[in-house]
Amino acid sequence: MMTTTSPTFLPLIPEMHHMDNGSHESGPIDRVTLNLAVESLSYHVTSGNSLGSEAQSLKTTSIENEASVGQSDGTYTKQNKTEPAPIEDTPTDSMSALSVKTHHDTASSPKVQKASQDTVATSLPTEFMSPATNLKRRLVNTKDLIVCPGVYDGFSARIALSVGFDALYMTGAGTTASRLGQPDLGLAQLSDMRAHADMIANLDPAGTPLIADMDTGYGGPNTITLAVQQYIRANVAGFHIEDQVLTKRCGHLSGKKVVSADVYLSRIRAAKAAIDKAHSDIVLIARTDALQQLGYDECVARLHAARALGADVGLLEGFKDKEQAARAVKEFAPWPLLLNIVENGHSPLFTVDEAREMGFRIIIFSFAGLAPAYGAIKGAYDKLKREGVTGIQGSGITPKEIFDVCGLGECMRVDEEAGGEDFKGGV
Ligand SMILES: C[C@](O)(C(=O)O)[C@H](CC(=O)O)C(=O)O
Repeated sequence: MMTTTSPTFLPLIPEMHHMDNGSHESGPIDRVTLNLAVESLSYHVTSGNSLGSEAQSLKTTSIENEASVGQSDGTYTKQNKTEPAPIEDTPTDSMSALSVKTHHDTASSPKVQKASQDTVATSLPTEFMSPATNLKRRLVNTKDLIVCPGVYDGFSARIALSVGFDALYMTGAGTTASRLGQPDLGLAQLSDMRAHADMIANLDPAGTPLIADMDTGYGGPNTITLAVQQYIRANVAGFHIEDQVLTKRCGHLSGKKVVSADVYLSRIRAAKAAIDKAHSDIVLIARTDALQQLGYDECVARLHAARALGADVGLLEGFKDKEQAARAVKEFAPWPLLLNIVENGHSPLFTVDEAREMGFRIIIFSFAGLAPAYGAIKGAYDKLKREGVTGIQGSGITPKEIFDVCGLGECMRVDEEAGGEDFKGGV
């Protein structure tokens, strides 16, 4: 199980994002502290100061990580030998000025002010990191298998968070179903996916990383650039982008069509450039759906080229059998591969233990939320239709239990700590 350290006081810049317009943004930690930290950092940047040590160390990590997956012009060949990227010589600076500035900025909140004083008086926190950095470091520094249940809305995400997982996976199929009531046919647009990811990733903004589907990237290189910028700002920790045509379909349906390798690699190149420009640790997962149409060797060639362009992880969608999956892991090792489990889809089932043994590094269970929800909801509606009752009573599930999962306790605490009286009598 991944352990994450939540900040106990005002903090740091987890990731520094230099956006196209020259402004500077950080991945959300919590919205309030984040904005304060950003303001503070912006002050130092615009006043000619350099980045703080935390931001600097994260940036260096990002560069090291990139170097570990290789850099090149992404020439489309099967064997791409790559050189590590040079580490940029970025000036460093102490974070103390940042902390002091932050302290001044937050004087209106007694609780935060106290925390800020602690920050100034004691050493700076070193353990806090954004979910993106957290995920990336786990990929680079460990050999763990990162287990992610598919979540398709805020409620399923809350349930998964309450159970406790390494990371969550926001399924595009589930997002399309829950947000639009539509099948997984490329109907969800960037705005749908971004809004959904933003809400889910910020239910636990400094904790469990969210990997989100980015489908085809929703257009050409410029749209992909926007998509990546928006996912970074939404606090998404990783995303996968694929080579299906824009009118895509679920990877476990027949009749898939993929774009040419050149177009696919332009998607990866655009995504990687946007990440680099933002100095983000967001994890780039290159997915190929070419197996059905073009065969295994083409998938391997495409993923090698994506890797050479700087993709952090590969995803070969729709393995025919376990032997093929094992072969792919060997082909790319130590480059991490993600395994997508879709029960009753086109691929065999793997348990978490099997996937770990085979050497996969991330496993997503795309339908782990959506399919059981479908079964349970349909059961209750059918019963209501047939018998005039839902059957929920027998389950003992109360409204409060559901609201508790959705953070009722935290809402009550916030109110109380702010001096509010709304919940003095309980709920
Ligand atoms: C992983 C996936 O992209 C998803 O949206 O969850 C889908 C799952 C599915 O529709 O079966 C995919 O595999 O294409």
